[in-house]
Amino acid sequence: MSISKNSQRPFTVIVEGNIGSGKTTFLQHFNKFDDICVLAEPIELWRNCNGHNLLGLLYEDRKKWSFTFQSYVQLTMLEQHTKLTDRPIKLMERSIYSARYCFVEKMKQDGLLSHASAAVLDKHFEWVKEYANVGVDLIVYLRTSPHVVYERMMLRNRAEEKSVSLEYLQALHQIHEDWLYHKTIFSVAAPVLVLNANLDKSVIHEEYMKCEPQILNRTLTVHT
Ligand SMILES: Nc1ncnc2c1ncn2[C@@H]1O[C@H](COP(=O)(O)OP(=O)(O)OP(=O)(O)O)[C@@H](O)[C@H]1O
Ligand SMILES: Nc1nc(=O)c2ncn([C@H]3C[C@H](O)[C@@H](CO)O3)c2[nH]1
Repeated sequence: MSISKNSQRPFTVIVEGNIGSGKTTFLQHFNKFDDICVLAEPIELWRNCNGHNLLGLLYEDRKKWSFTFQSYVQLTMLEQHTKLTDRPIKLMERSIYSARYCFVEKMKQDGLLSHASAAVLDKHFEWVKEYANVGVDLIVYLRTSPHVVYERMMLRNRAEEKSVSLEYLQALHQIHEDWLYHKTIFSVAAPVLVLNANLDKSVIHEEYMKCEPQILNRTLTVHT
């Protein structure tokens, strides 16, 4: 399987958003379309890397496990970006870009990565961006408020996330906003479609349907 940049790739859409913003729910909405290869975040790989729950280790001791966890996230996301499909459209939950621009950025802000570790992650990310087939055609940003996603995360009650604080979600929200809404940090790999993902489950599918033309017709016109 070739991961090189010049090999063909499907129309690639990444869905980005804070923890609990509804990305999995968004993917489920699009699962019914035969033209779309839907790739959920490889969280089960992070929970079991040769028997090690790296996600659990990370939230238990961020200082100790940030580099290890991010190294594996970068590999698993590279796998997802380059995974072959005969379907014309690929819809991915998160990406190698949010791993670097949101999560690694937050770790650097919090001093959880040594400069040496951050430098190694950056070298790896820059190589992948330059030489691997990780192009993106459309970004869907599920825009939420930190209080809303905090509520949902607590309700969803994922074992590893018990220690995740509202402050962490607020900081992660701001980084997503600066990257995808204000576009004041980092490059944006493709046009961004912003959805109001605060809407409740009972009406959110109407909001998701707004993306169907852009995704199904593989058009890039983004009406802001
Ligand atoms: N629009 C919504 N209104 C109310 N609850 C929602 C909505 N969307 C998702 N939820 C609930 O919030 C929780 C998180 O949703 P989901 O798993 O889709 O988010 P996510 O972005 O994939 O989360 P993570 O990044 O942690 O994987 C789930 O329990 C889900 O049922
Ligand atoms: N540190 C860190 N880096 C990442 O690249 C990353 N991507 C996702 N996550 C965390 C968020 C949710 O708890 C859980 C599911 O999204 O995994 C990450 N955490």
